[in-house]
Amino acid sequence: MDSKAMNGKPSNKRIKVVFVLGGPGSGKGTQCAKIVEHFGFTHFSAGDLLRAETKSGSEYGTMIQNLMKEGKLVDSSIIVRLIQKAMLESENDKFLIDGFPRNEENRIAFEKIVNIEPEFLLFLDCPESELEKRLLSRNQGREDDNIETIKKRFKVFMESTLPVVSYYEQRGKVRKVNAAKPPEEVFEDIKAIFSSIQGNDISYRQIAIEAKPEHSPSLIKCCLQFLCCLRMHERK
Ligand SMILES: Nc1ncnc2c1ncn2[C@@H]1O[C@H](COP(=O)(O)OP(=O)(O)OP(=O)(O)O)[C@@H](O)[C@H]1O
Ligand SMILES: Nc1ccn([C@@H]2O[C@H](COP(=O)(O)O)[C@@H](O)[C@H]2O)c(=O)n1
Ligand SMILES: [Mg+2]
Repeated sequence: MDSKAMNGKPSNKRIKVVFVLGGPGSGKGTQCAKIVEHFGFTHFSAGDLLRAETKSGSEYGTMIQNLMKEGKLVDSSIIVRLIQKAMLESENDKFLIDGFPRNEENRIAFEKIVNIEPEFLLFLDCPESELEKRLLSRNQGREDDNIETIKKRFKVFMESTLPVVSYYEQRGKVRKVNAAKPPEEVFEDIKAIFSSIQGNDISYRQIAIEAKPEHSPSLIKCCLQFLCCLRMHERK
């Protein structure tokens, strides 16, 4: 995918975006950390960006905090600007955007402001009873991890987020995994999805990660030389 730009200006960076959605507590943050480690993506959690904004002394801080306490969604222009800023400040060209788009307004604002079509949407599917159990035992001091707010977050997820999943489903862009399994098993399924899109996009970092002591130095050298040729060919 040749992205035109993130900020309206032409760019020759090939930017890849994967949206990561699932119910509250489905393991988005947990799985994103594993994807970063194995596939070299940069991870932005929309919720974490908003939490950081409330602590930054921003003019919107109190308003964001109040909405989050209620499990409500923040205005799209705010969250999209935060995501765009984070992407522009990154050196990477592959991004996991976790907890976004949460509603149609988020989706349309991203399309208008950032103007990048996602590669696909990774959907972590998990029953509500399991989500509730996980959130109530998360113990990370989140103000919204209480039963009253959890119920409101589930409602927002069903009413506002699932329609976005359907939108991408109709376009063949949803990769759904069963997230009601132990984290390592969930990641096995995710690995298969990301490996299949990796194609020519294998990175130097990936070779370094995959290299094992039993691999001969000449095999690793050969892989790196192949990758150099591939990159030169891509630049032509
Ligand atoms: N597959 C899993 N099985 C059991 N527990 C899990 C699994 N994945 C994550 N957890 C645990 O569930 C809790 C929620 O996980 P995580 O924070 O990754 O979810 P999330 O989707 O990012 O949640 P939120 O939408 O609230 O940000 C954490 O305590 C995490 O350790
Ligand atoms: N696109 C988004 C994402 C999140 N929020 C708010 O943040 C809360 C926490 O989000 P997590 O992904 O960390 O669970 C969420 O309940 C919303 O209040 C948002 O407004 N827009
Ligand atoms: Mg999270």
